[in-house]
Amino acid sequence: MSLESSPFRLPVIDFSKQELKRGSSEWDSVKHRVREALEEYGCFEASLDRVLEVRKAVFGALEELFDLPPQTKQLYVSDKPLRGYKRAASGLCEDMVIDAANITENIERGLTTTMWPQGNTSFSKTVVCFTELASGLEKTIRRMILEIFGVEKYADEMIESTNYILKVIKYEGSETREACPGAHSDQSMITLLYQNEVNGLEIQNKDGEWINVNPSPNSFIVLIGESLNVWLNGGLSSTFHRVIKKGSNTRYCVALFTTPRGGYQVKVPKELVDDKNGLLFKPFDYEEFWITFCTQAAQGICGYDLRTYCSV
Ligand SMILES: O=C(O)CCC(=O)C(=O)O
Ligand SMILES: [Fe+2]
Repeated sequence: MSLESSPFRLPVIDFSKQELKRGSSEWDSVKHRVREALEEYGCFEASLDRVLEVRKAVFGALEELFDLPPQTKQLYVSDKPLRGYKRAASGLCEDMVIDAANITENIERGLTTTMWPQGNTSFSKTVVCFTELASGLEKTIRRMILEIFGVEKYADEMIESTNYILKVIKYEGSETREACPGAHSDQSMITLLYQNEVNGLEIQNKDGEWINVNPSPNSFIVLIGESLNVWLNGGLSSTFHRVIKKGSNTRYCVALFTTPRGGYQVKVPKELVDDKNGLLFKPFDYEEFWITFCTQAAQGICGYDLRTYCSV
């Protein structure tokens, strides 16, 4: 069931305070709200006023990128499956995925100079600025979640072994109602979504109802991915979501997926396993999983995910 024009608003948690220092009372109160939001909805809106400074430039850069001729966009390829340029068969959405997007050189060398051989410094600068803001916010949120589960001693190691994957997406305006992407959970640790003023994202609540998401211009939508669910031994369900775009306006969205870096063995912390809560998942390497995941997807096998891959 879809709630067509639900007045529903996800909990909005403010991360704008400069003095949000670990251990401060401010930190603890924000963490408390994160805990409540995750228990109740499995996701929330994180507001960060600084993102307003780059908002116009970000969506201007996306427009400039997707306005390039199709043959130019197709030049953007990646050595990793599903991480180059992709256009849905319906033509209604297209995206580009940048691996290790926290490293300026990767954006410059991988994407910018392929799209604009003559260079486009302002495009690279905008993307880097955005990734820095979003990844900083994601680290704060991840630390808080680890604290909530009493396993914060692993935070530094986990954050150091993170791959920051940036996906820029354009949804064409259309009068047809089509789910693109269809209902799914992300395989990431955490996903942060930042969109223009055109809505379309829906999340599924505990009762199985689809809720329209209507974020403020200074808000990121925070979704839990399967990698975090597995790492927490099933402690946090991943957020089931889909995009249903309707209407003639173009929707742009930037997604930052944090995933474990390839070559790093992700293991459930021993603190989260006891007689009552047996070990649910075997250690895994995310990039090895990703290859299997893409192979299954290419064969049209639905529902295959990280939990299936590493279930004991
Ligand atoms: O565009 C959005 O809001 C969400 C996109 C999404 O769910 C994805 O790319 O995994
Ligand atoms: Fe997603």
